Amino acid sequence: MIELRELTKRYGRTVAVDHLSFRVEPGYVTGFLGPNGAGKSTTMRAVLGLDTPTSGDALINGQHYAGIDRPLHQVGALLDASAVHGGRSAFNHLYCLARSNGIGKTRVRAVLDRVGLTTVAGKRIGGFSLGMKQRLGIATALLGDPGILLFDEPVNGLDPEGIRWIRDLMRTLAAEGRTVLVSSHLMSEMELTADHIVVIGRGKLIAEATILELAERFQRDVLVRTPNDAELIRLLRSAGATVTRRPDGSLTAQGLDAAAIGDIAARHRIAVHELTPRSDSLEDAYLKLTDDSTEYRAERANS
Ligand SMILES: Nc1ncnc2c1ncn2[C@@H]1O[C@H](COP(=O)(O)OP(=O)(O)OP(=O)(O)O)[C@@H](O)[C@H]1O
Repeated sequence: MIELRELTKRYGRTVAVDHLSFRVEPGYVTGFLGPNGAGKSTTMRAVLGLDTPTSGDALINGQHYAGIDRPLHQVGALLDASAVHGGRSAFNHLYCLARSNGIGKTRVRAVLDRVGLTTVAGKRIGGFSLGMKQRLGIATALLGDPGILLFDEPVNGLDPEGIRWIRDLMRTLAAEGRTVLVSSHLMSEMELTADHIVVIGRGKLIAEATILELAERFQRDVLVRTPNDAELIRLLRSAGATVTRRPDGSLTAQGLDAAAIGDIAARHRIAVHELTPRSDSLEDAYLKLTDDSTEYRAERANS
């Protein structure tokens, strides 16, 4: 498990992370979302002991990174896939790291196989595409077979096949019981990958929820079709709902959920032909959540 307790990191006058607290549990993919500059990378670096918090704690299984005995076996990370020595082969790159951590060649071959780089293991990294470097970075993270994995924007710049591969891998790693934290600024990507979502903006926690909870929280209205609309409109309005009639004859109701609307209709023996709760897309929900915390934004077309 990863746990942040009131984590704060300042760079001079910039507050990159501001009293941030949340937990990342094993067995799930947790999406870590926020606009550019929200503090995602800083938070991940603090977890990995690469940045010293100004105050608060970033803990891995209850310990600070610096206090962990054999860190590679507890936590693996992909931060910047391009930060590798181009002159070495993929095998040698991994083997150097493995040897200094008491890990053997068999494990190096196993991780190369898992990320699909076996056939290019002897090739120089300098000639690798971004997707291959990304796979190598993931092989590095997996080297010590850690229970906790952090991936910072792993799909950035990848083609659709590479994106799908990473998505499947994250889900498999979580299904194996690992803790998987993956940062992104795209809700559309996280919607397909993550079970839980943590949203931050300007270093602060904005939302922490499952994908399902987020959809419910951003429920827009309920679409209703009935042959007896005049009567149902009257009843729903007197129950406190805001009801609008649409050009196609259907109704939309806000302020009551589908169950309440169905119950009112049943009590008054009104036939209902459709009752559909409608939510904002998660992308819209995310944009609403982070609206106040976006560093830079384009002028709106209609402003
Ligand atoms: N080493 C540093 N020195 C000074 N300021 C920094 C440093 N690292 C990050 N910051 C600032 O801290 C804030 C958070 O940055 P961070 O990189 O953690 O955000 P992020 O959510 O990962 O953004 P992105 O999605 O753009 O990568 C930003 O305002 C950034 O400019």
